[in-house]
Amino acid sequence: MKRLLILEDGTVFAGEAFGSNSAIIGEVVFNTGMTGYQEILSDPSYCGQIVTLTYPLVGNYGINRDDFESINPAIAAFVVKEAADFPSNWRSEMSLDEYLKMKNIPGISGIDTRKLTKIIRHYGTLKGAICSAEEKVEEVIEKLRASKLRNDQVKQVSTRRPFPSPGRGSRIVLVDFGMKHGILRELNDRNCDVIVVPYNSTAQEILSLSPDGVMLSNGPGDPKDVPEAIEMIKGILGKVPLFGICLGHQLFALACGADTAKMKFGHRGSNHPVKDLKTGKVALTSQNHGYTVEEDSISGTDLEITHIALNDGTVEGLAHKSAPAFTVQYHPEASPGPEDANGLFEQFLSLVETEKQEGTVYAKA
Ligand SMILES: NC(=O)CC[C@H](N)C(=O)O
Repeated sequence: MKRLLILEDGTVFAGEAFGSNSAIIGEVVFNTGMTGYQEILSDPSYCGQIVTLTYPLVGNYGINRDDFESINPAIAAFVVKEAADFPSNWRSEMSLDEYLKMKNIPGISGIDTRKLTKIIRHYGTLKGAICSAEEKVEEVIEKLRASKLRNDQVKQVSTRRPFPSPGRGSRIVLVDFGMKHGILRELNDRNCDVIVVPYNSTAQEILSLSPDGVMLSNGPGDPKDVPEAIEMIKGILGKVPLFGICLGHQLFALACGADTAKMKFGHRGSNHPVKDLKTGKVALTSQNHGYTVEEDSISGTDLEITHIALNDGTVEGLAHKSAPAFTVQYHPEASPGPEDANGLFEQFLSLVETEKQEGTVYAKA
């Protein structure tokens, strides 16, 4: 069956339908990772986005039990050059097509995804529509141009209620803005006593759980669409050690008086080089973001830039000058992607230990 991907600039790509039959509108973004499609399609930070992969063959190792980053993917659609019909891997339980049908996510294959990526790189991120080949193209373009994308993605993907993931180690409250399972996995591996809480938890609610540390998760959309989280961070800053990842990093920056902006086409892939400004070391990192903390907005705040992206010089890491708090724009949980930055979890937990021993946390609470 034929299916179309139509961009708001008027470009029409015709391809083959796979996955579910639903017609959708979303923001079209590209990811350059060569593997990791299962983690990508289940990463809640892609909520509402039509994701295309520049790597041409997708689905060849199938879908397995272990590599999900959420239970229910929030991605709007998947666009690939070739979707493998017959996956081959000992872990594979179903094909990409079967999985997308099960989760009601449309896919389109047979697209020149590198051409599509060049268009996005040239114009910046665009809105797009996935529809049946029977639709009238002009009408779809008109509807697409007039459409307004949702801005409540964090609310859509965050947990409704707090839940525990018990351990005997440090008590970490993980604020779920659209948390990837990888973050919880890393904390569980280190025996943390984790409590996952909704995105709109107040500072008081979080502090009442007596955390040794608070993690601010990744998540979809524009950080400025989550003002309640910015207020919450202001209320816990300095009272408990903080570690933020991606959206958590952006929200932390906003809470400290810095600013964020939308990037032309963002960073999405698993080989983004990031430089640690203190050590000079470069790590290859997994990334998925369309917004960035503006470098010019840092002066005048109590923040310092700790990491930068080597591809474009944008801010990739921040630390607070006096409070025990640091954040990164990339993904140290590395799912998918290189594990170079995994040590940041140790850095956070040793900060938690130091603060616990010095008693500063509760002294300030
Ligand atoms: N992965 C993330 O947390 C992404 C953060 C934010 N939604 C952005 O696109 O920049």
